[in-house]
Amino acid sequence: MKTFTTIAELRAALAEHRRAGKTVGFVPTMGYLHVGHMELMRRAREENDVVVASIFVNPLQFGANEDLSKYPRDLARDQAMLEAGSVDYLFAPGVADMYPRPMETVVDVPTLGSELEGSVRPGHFAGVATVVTKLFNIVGPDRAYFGEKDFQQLQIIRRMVDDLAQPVTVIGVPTVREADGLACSSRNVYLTAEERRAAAIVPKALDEAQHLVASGVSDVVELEKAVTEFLASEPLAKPEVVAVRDPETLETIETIGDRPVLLLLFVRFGTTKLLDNRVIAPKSASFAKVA
Ligand SMILES: Nc1ncnc2c1ncn2[C@@H]1O[C@H](COP(=O)(O)OP(=O)(O)OP(=O)(O)O)[C@@H](O)[C@H]1O
Ligand SMILES: CC(C)(CO)[C@@H](O)C(=O)[O-]
Ligand code: BAL
Repeated sequence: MKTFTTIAELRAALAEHRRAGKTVGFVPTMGYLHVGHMELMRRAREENDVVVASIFVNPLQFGANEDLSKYPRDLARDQAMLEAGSVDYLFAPGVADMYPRPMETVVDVPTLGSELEGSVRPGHFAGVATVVTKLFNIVGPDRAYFGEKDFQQLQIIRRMVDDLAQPVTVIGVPTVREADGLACSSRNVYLTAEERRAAAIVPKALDEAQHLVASGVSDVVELEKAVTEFLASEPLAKPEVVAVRDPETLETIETIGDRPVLLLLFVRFGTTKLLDNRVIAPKSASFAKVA
């Protein structure tokens, strides 16, 4: 695997492949890789001739009081993992490579981006849409891979690509989980041992919601309240967003009918915020509750 830090070097390397008619798969990340990221790499490897990963902790998507400076970083470890995952190129620019001067241009998807996680992280999704557009322009991928764990991000990127006719196919990859069901996330390392044990309540709350829907709960306010109470049964869990929405538009809904619904959770443990979600198909009667 070759690592490049400048846009020009990466473009030069990829131009040769493009001339030879090779397809390029791209996996953007903020690094501190885990098995969830490696599943995205595996899919990209399976479906493309050339695989490019990026590691860039993007300042544009962090609020003033967020964890930009303490975001976990370990480039050598990440490089070894990517090498083992047969990734061809790593693009790991510094902030000055990506933003040699303050960005004047912003890509915003304001309605989808102000909902849910956007309501507690104002400006976050404009920072994501802007950097992803710039990364797409640098890499020129045929396919780009994003995790369903960041469901709102995935839908915003899908909408952005569609609205702007960006020439890339966006592929969503199912969430990879730890043994107790907690979604793998770089930020899990912030959790204390006690918080880490408590965090297992998050996937259990998704199971609980699915169980409630299967047993006939169709009122969204009732379901959101029940899930919030379920989460609050764990004293260390502070639910910030518990929302049932339309999976595509993220619009609010009142009643669960025949169509699948998205349940999105944003739960704080101490200073660490964890995201999770599930698309619940109301008619899936065969669901067995996980103890
Ligand atoms: N558990 C997971 N399963 C599948 N994809 C994942 C998982 N965790 C992250 N991803 C995806 O990897 C890509 C890069 O994400 P990122 O580097 O922010 O990792 P992260 O673990 O989500 O970090 P953070 O803890 O900061 O949210 C995103 O598309 C994200 O959705
Ligand atoms: C897509 C992304 C790499 C943009 O910085 C980031 O938001 C992430 O890691 O999910
Ligand atoms: N995983 C999404 C990137 C972020 O939280 O900033």
